[in-house]
Amino acid sequence: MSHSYAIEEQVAVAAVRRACHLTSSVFNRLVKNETLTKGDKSPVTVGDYAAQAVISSILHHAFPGDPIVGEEDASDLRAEEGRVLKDRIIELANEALTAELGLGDSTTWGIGPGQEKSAEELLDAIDRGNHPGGREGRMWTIDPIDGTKGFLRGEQYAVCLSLIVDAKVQLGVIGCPNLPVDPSAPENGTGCIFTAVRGHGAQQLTLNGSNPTPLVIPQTTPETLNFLESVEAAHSSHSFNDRISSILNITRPSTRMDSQAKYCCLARGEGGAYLRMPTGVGYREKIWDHAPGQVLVEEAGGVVTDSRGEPLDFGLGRTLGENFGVIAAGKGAHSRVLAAVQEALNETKAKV
Ligand SMILES: Nc1ncnc2c1ncn2[C@@H]1O[C@H](COP(=O)(O)OS(=O)(=O)O)[C@@H](OP(=O)(O)O)[C@H]1O
Ligand SMILES: [Mg+2]
Ligand SMILES: [Mg+2]
Ligand SMILES: [Mg+2]
Repeated sequence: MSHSYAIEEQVAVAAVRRACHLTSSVFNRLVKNETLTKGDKSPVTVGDYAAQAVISSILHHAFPGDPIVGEEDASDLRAEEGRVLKDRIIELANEALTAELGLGDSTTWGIGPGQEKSAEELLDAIDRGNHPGGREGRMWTIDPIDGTKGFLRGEQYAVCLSLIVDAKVQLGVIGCPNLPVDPSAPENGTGCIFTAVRGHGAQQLTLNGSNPTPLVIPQTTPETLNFLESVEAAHSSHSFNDRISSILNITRPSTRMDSQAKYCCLARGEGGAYLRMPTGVGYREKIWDHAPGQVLVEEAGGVVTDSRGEPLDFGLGRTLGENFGVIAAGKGAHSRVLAAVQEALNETKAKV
């Protein structure tokens, strides 16, 4: 790790590891009243809040001046009705911050087992994720549980962290506790961390931070390519993906998977293309849902654009602005998918 973000990468991997430890251990103990429905009708669990508290606390210790754009905020927990939930979140966050995780633990940078924190300190840590984003300076993005619906189903979800500098993603770290380490031998166990630093490649580690394996997206043909797509039809258009599959003579059915685990699978050669077209409800994509995935796929040799072929703009604030969808794929596949997407969009326009 001899690049200029070596310390950031070490801290980010350690923070994601601690958060993954928390989310996988809370899953089996989750009870009914530990999930809330947010204003936009999406779920949030004690795991999401506690994982954001853990990551934000570790970042604050190592880089106190860095702003954070985090998905969750603590306002529902500060209200009297949120007290039971809050107590549980504080307990979980402190468990994760003080746990002995072995390999990779270190007393430097505050990433090793630390001291317990007060409720106020942890709520403040969650709320430090309120930065509005923007075009200038350093900022971190945290999605403490991406794919909360997948997490609740016991399927794929991801703990996602990125460092953006002057609107460019420089570092991405994604933890996937339920993803098989070796896709060709899923029975050999799950739990991976993916990490990428701009200009320095992408790699997969085990959940304990060992066995770094470089990632390079292989070439694909219509027979070996298929789409990775969201599970929820409301999050991206399944029918549009089917149309593109038929234009490109793709014969393998799409793989549905929650979270940025889709970007991780793409980066290690599973699938071949991630296509996420808007469903037309005016939803704006959030930067924390794409920033680490973008640098990971680009560093594995792939390309990430919107449906116009433009790069995603991480300098617009907490969202990516007007939603033109996302196309991520290896280099050759990306140009074929982009051409097919534009053909399909033109057909639709011609019909109106
Ligand atoms: N309407 C709409 N359109 C597009 N995207 C939306 C929408 N609503 C929510 N979200 C965001 O989708 C994130 C999960 O995306 P996924 O690809 O994992 O979806 S799915 O779980 O596979 O269905 C999910 O991330 P998490 O909240 O972290 O789970 C949301 O940020
Ligand atoms: Mg959410
Ligand atoms: Mg998300
Ligand atoms: Mg989330």
